[in-house]
Amino acid sequence: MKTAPRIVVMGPAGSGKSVIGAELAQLLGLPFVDADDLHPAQNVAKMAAGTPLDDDDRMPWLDVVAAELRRHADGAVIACSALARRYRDRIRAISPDAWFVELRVDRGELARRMTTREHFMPSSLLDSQLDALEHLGDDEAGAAVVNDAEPAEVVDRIRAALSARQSLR
Ligand SMILES: Nc1ncnc2c1ncn2[C@@H]1O[C@H](COP(=O)(O)OP(=O)(O)OP(=O)(O)O)[C@@H](O)[C@H]1O
Ligand SMILES: O=C(O)[C@H](O)[C@@H](O)[C@H](O)[C@H](O)CO
Repeated sequence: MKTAPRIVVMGPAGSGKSVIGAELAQLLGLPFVDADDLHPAQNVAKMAAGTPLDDDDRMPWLDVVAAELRRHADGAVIACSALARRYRDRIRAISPDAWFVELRVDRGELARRMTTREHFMPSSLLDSQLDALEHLGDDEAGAAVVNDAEPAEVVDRIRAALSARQSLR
């Protein structure tokens, strides 16, 4: 890496942002932050009660996420849903060099992963997560990676995309 990478590992609930993000951060020797820990309590309560977040809930939280990313002058990895392009724009408005990794997992596997873990997010919210999802565009800095292998292999795919980033985007 020529410059400190500010990496946002994005995707719907259950796509592996926490697991893959933490392993990527460890490999790159960067701090890891889970944006779930930055949600205000009312956002967590809303999701736990089975109601999807809306823009009014997400935008102020995204500002906090982006400020946290920007604060890390030597780079960081943040796991953050950033489902829609306008959410990623909101992050880029504060942290313009954010580089996004979209974790792609098919719906069936997402449902399986969400039902076999302990988490505040009910699997009933999966469809709303997928409705909100806008895939990373070709014009957005970052890469889409399928999270369908062992975490170490997936992290390796991300590292390869990161190394190639200057020639790609
Ligand atoms: N490559 C993988 N292979 C097998 N299981 C995985 C893989 N990646 C993630 N998982 C599992 O899927 C579940 C969801 O992963 P994780 O909690 O990291 O997702 P997440 O995107 O952070 O979810 P949320 O945003 O809801 O917190 C966990 O039980 C995790 O262990
Ligand atoms: O934008 C959102 O709806 C939220 O950030 C959710 O995606 C979660 O916080 C997370 O995925 C919980 O499981």
